[in-house]
Amino acid sequence: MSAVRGWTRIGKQFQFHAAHQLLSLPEGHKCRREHGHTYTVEVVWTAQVLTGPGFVTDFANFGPFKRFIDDHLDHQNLNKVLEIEPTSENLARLLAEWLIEQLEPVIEGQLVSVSVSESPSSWATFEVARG
Ligand SMILES: Nc1nc2c(c(=O)[nH]1)N=C([C@H](O)[C@H](O)COP(=O)(O)OP(=O)(O)OP(=O)(O)O)CN2
Ligand SMILES: [Zn+2]
Repeated sequence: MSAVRGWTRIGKQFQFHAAHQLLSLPEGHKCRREHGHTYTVEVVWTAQVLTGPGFVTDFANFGPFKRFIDDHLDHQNLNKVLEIEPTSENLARLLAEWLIEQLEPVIEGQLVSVSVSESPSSWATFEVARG
C-alpha cells in the first residue's frame, strides 16, 4: 500500500437523443421552439479505496443508469416526460438525484458530478456538495 493517500476519479459518458423547448424563454427566442439535441451525459465517480483489480467501481455497474436514460429520456419529448424545465442545468441535477438515490447505495464509490451537454460547445455541471 502506497503512503500517498487520495481519491481516484473515473468518468463515463452516455448519449441520448431528445426533443425539447424552453417555454420560460421569451417569445421569439429560438430555444422556445421545439427542437432536438444529441445529449451527452458525463458521470464522474470517486472512491478512496479501490476494489477488485483496482477499480473505483466497474464501468459495467453504470448499466442501470444507461437503462434509465434509454427507457425514460431517449427519443422522448423532454417537456412531456419530465416535470422540470428541460435545461441542461436542470437535467444535470435530476440525473444526479437519480444516481445518488438509486446507484450510490448499491455500488462502490460515490458521485462527484454530472455534466449534461447539448452540443460539443456547451455544457452544465451539477457538483455534489458533501459534508
Ligand atoms: N444556460 C443554458 N442556456 C441555454 C440552454 C441551457 O440548457 N442552459 N439551452 C438552450 C437551448 O436548449 C438551445 O438549444 C441551445 O442553445 P445554444 O447553444 O445557444 O444554441 P446552438 O446550439 O444553436 O449554438 P450556437 O452557438 O448558437 O450555434 C439555450 N441556452
Ligand atoms: Zn435546446
